[in-house]
Amino acid sequence: MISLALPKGSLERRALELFAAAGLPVRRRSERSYRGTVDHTGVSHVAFYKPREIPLVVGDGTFDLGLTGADWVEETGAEVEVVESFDYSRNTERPWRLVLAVPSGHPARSAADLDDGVRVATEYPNIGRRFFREAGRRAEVIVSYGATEAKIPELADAMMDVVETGHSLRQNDLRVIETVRTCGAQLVANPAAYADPARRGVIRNVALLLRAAWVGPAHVLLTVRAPADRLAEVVPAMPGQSWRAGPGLADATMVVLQGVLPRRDVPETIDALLSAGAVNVTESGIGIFATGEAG
Ligand SMILES: Nc1ncnc2c1ncn2[C@@H]1O[C@H](COP(=O)(O)OP(=O)(O)OP(=O)(O)O)[C@@H](O)[C@H]1O
Ligand SMILES: O=P(O)(O)OC[C@H]1O[C@H](OP(=O)(O)OP(=O)(O)O)[C@H](O)[C@@H]1O
Repeated sequence: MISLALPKGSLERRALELFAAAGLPVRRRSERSYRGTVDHTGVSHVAFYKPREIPLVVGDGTFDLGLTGADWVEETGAEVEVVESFDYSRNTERPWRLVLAVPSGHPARSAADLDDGVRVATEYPNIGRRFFREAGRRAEVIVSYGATEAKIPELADAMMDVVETGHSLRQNDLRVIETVRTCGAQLVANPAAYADPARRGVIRNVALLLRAAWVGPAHVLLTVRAPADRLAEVVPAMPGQSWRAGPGLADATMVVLQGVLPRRDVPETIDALLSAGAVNVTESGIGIFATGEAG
């Protein structure tokens, strides 16, 4: 049996939707109840924690498995195994970004243009300090506990914060000068639990169900017919996860390729494939897309 920590707050609704879509509905007395169960014989109990705390309580073994944000996995430096990643945010089907932003009227175009000693407000002091060290700039990192945009101009000259739709930046007259990280939700496991065959089995099983629920609706399979003598142009336009399905049936000068890609990338990928010389492209839905260790 494994214990599970789920995110309260920004990532909560999407986490519950994902578990429900995977056939693992989370049951609890009410939205204010932070304890629950999930319909899986291998999961003993569920608790709701803030995403920033989840890597820590999974890393120290309080919980075997947790769902949190990639930003907090990095910021806490917790020792966890990342089992799966899901690129959705609070409101959208896309990853979110951790960005460095300055007031709209500020002349800086990148971190290199900021003065030494620039005051940067952030909820992510470790990522912030690392970023400026690697950028070769000296910055004073001011720890923020939320509403980070408000810290400018009194407490800070710039900020490093989460951006999803960009609405908060626009409402506070701020402008992005660097994307520091692109982040998604991550399913993380305690290393000892992941090394234990019984608990690893349950963790892999939960991960596979979640992945199927996530990949199915959000991804598609493209089947592409292209002349063999245009392959050099067509192959670079194929999605990252692609393979050669075989030669054409009626016409051996044709090659059939297949690839899996996010549904949102379909229009531009089809345009690129047809421009590169593909004869036709078929889109179809997929269920599970599991990748083994060799893949
Ligand atoms: N649009 C968004 N706004 C804020 N956080 C987001 C958004 N999309 C994804 N996230 C992620 O959700 C998680 C929020 O974690 P946190 O521990 O700060 O709890 P929270 O109470 O949900 O956050 P907050 O209330 O400060 O937005 C982080 O991993 C964050 O990067
Ligand atoms: O790009 P957007 O879609 O506007 O989303 C990003 C904003 O949402 C979050 O704030 P939240 O409302 O969680 O409050 P907080 O600033 O107190 O964390 C985050 O800190 C940004 O301010």
